[in-house]
Amino acid sequence: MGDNQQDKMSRRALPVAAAQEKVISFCGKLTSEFVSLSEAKGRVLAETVKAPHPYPHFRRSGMDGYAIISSDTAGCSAQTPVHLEVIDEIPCGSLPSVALVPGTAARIMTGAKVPDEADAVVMFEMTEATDGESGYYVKLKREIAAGANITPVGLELAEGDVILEAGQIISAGEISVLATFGISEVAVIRKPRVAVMATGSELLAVDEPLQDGRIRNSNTYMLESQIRDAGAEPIILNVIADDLSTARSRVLEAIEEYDLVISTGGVSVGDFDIMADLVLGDEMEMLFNKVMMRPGSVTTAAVRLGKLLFALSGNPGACFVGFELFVRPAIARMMGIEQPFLKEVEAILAADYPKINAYTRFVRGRIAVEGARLRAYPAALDESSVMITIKDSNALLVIPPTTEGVQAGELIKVLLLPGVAG
Ligand SMILES: Nc1nc2c(c(=O)[nH]1)N[C@H]1C(S)=C(S)[C@@H](COP(=O)(O)OP(=O)(O)OC[C@H]3O[C@@H](n4cnc5c(N)ncnc54)[C@H](O)[C@@H]3O)O[C@H]1N2
Ligand code: MOO
Ligand SMILES: [Mg+2]
Repeated sequence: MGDNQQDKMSRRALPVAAAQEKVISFCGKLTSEFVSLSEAKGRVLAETVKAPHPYPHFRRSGMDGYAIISSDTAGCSAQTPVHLEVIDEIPCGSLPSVALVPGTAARIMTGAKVPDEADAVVMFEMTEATDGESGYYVKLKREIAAGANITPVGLELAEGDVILEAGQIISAGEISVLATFGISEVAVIRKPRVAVMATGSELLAVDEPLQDGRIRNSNTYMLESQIRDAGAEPIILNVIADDLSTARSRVLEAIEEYDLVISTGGVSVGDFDIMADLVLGDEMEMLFNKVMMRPGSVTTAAVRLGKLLFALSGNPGACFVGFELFVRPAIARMMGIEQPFLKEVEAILAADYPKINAYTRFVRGRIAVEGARLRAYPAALDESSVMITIKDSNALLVIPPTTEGVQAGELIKVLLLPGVAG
């Protein structure tokens, strides 16, 4: 056994939180760019946005009806109705054309500007239109309170109010606000460009026929989807055979070119685990090459030129979990998101989890709302090498180190996986 093998095997395992902290400390916020509103969904706001005007910016009718001076209805009842002369018609988008005086009303539509002299709108259904000697009148049979059916200026926002904070992820509600305030182009953090490089001489392209002893490269496409879901731009690089010098030159090139590089495979203690050797070389500053977790204990991170390389395990389950615990938060922080980690909740473990382990386990599974409770169902197969249960999972169940397993009914922590359907 060479020195190399010895170095690869003598690893110091970091607790997950310490490893996450190390990674995050290397994630600076990227620069910003402008995108149109139609492209803004899912992007992260780069600047705080303040209301350039109040909203609404004019007194708006909330109903189709009549704008009136409410004091005209004092003492009004079915027995003593009031008749107001209708002297104006105000469709939406038009302005009042005459000033109201006591005893008059304006026919007005929902969303139209209320005449300055009016202080209430009464809906059509509460009125009767009548023809009088000199024109057309509206008959009211009850008192109307001042303010009725008028949306005041600035009800939703005053001028200068902070509408959206920098770091906010833009969704339908934010887009509606920006459009309302005439912000057609919005400053967002540019998408991190994340390169994916699979390693392994056994890997076939997805469109190649199966060969004995070889498998198709699924991790690249899984990671591409996770990267996109995290808000970054994936770049798929050629697969690298298990050759250290090729891997070294390709990784160094990729680090120059992209904001972040992910490799998958070759990170354990095997003879051809080239990524494990690579991070021990002089070109990289290794942050860690073992984490107290399963799957993904061999998850490795290194830095060069201030940029991160994540060498994730080749085992699909470990690769998936490594991305969610380390890469997704790194991407989130590069995009200026303050709290970059998976959201944590507490849930009742729905089935016994008998496996013992010295490290914390992040078990794929499903979380379900049952009545007022959250229950967490571990996947039947959760080994690091298992691929099939990734698709059935919407959460990672956190099973702390245990010598006797965890019983159904116990309260556990659960990390919610974004980007997967309920
Ligand atoms: N003697 C020891 N052996 C192993 C240990 C150990 O501690 N001592 N750790 C085991 C654990 S835990 C894991 S996890 C794996 C990690 O393996 P690597 O990260 O080195 O990955 P590979 O050896 O390249 O591949 C493992 C497995 O995954 C398949 N694979 C690789 N790339 C892909 C891909 N792109 N798409 C789909 N599947 C992929 C590969 O064919 C292997 O089956 O090591 C254990 N061994
Ligand atoms: O690194 Mo392995 O995934 O711990 O199980
Ligand atoms: Mg290996």
